[in-house]
Amino acid sequence: MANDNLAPGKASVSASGSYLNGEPVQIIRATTKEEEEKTLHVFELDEEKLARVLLDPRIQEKKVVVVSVAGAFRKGKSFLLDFFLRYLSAKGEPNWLGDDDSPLEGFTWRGGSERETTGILMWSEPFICKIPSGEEVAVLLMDTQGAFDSESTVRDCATIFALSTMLSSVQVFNLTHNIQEDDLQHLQLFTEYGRLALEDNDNVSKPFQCLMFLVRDWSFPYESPYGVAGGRKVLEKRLQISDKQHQELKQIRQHIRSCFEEISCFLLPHPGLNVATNPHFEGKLKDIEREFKEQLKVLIPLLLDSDNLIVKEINGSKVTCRDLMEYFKAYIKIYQGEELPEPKSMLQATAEANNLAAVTTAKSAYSKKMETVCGGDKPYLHPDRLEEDHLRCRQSAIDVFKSTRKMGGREFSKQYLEQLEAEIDEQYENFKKHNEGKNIFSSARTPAVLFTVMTLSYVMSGVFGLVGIESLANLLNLVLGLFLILLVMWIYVRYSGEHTGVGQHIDQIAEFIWDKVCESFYYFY
Ligand SMILES: Nc1nc2c(ncn2[C@@H]2O[C@H](COP(=O)(O)OP(=O)(O)OP(=O)(O)O)[C@@H](O)[C@H]2O)c(=O)[nH]1
Ligand SMILES: [Mg+2]
Repeated sequence: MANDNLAPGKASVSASGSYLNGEPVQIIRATTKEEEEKTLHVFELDEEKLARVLLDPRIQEKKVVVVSVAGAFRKGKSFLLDFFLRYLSAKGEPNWLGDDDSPLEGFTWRGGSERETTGILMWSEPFICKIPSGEEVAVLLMDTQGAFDSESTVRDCATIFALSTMLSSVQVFNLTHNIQEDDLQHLQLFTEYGRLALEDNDNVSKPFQCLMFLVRDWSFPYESPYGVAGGRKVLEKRLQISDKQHQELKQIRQHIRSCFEEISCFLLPHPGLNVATNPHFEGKLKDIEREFKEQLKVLIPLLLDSDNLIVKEINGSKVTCRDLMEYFKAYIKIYQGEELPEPKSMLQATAEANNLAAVTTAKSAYSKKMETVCGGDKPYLHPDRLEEDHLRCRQSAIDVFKSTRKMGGREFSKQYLEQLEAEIDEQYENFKKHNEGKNIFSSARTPAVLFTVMTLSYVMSGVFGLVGIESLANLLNLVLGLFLILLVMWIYVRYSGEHTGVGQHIDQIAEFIWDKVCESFYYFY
């Protein structure tokens, strides 16, 4: 471990001999929750700690500049931020980098292969700087949990990257060796996750401010020199869009360009083997390569010199520290909620897409086959025969699904097979109803029942009239009239297609009578 953590509220002696005020404060904590035998990762905002920084009376009304460093774990993010702290603490002193023998302090950094920083940290002491307009602004530094460690899910990495991008005015995307295609793919995924959370997602204005690709350990200065000029050359090549390019590559580049108002790149040399491999390295300047220190002297003023500071803007308006507090609260809530879709690993997303496509193909094979058996132009089929055909088509659709090549393995595709079976059974229910509708007798059942009741009422009323039981004869005449009205109404509904609810009620009455008659026949015979 290179540096001791600063005790809360204490100040340590900085490299330049001045005091490094403040300490790193964890404003977003990574926690785990057990829910229904599942372990959920949740990020929580420590409102109290954040309020202590942002609602400090010295800065709460001041516009804010937020510089964040994000990227893969164990790549020197916290280490670099400690040099940012030295620069800001020196307040314009030319020898800000400090003396050769002082250990590097501030955000906790260390050697080794296991992750160090978790959640999001902010330096407790804001730095007040005067920008060229004469206005004083508060500069805040943010250190983030490294992505792609073995304890974080894709969602965790995306959440940290998205949150820090949404809440910073300059996001430093910390990479090693080069800008690779997988770096761009991750950037696309993470920024899309951020864009999704922003309410004002009109896709016209760019949602984020400045992005700097910071390439550490750049080993090809003979191709592109260290610094911003070399960075520009590399960036132009990597983000180039051409007509001949594959659509997938084009889309990634278009997406990244559409997300940030400004994109730059800086190439940093390797800091030397002491920094990278010596377990006793404490961050002393004398152990760091000269070239690296020279480039730090270029990089850091480029980001933090008062002439180059970029004030945080959200939806086109400049944000004060007090406003930023509200944005923190609002954004963390979105990522804690359920409304955002879950970002997935590439394999999982591809496997899901493969399986869903296979479900669609198999389902359409089933309905095509069933159409040839009982489609719109086919006659009524006996229900037993229909079921036989359904089982045959169902099996062949399942065979289609099983024989389609899919990523993710058999166990993964099991749930999609179940989904397919459920959807086929649902379609079968529709085919059954459709087939039933073709049964002439069933569609003629209502008028037949109504007509039969009317005929019986007519005959019986005549009989009762003849034998002199006038009251019963009149009652049956009433029934006759009532059913005549029902029949006329039913015909009107069928003909006009209006008042279908009334039609359904009449069908139900007829069905009820029919069932009762059938039941009594069954009972007697
Ligand atoms: N190769 C190389 N190593 C570096 C560089 N800068 C710092 N390191 C070393 O990288 C190791 C990790 O540094 P940290 O600053 O803790 O890295 P981090 O990215 O914050 O790591 P997490 O907090 O785990 O995400 C330390 O041993 C540093 O000495 C660099 O530019 N190149
Ligand atoms: Mg760190």
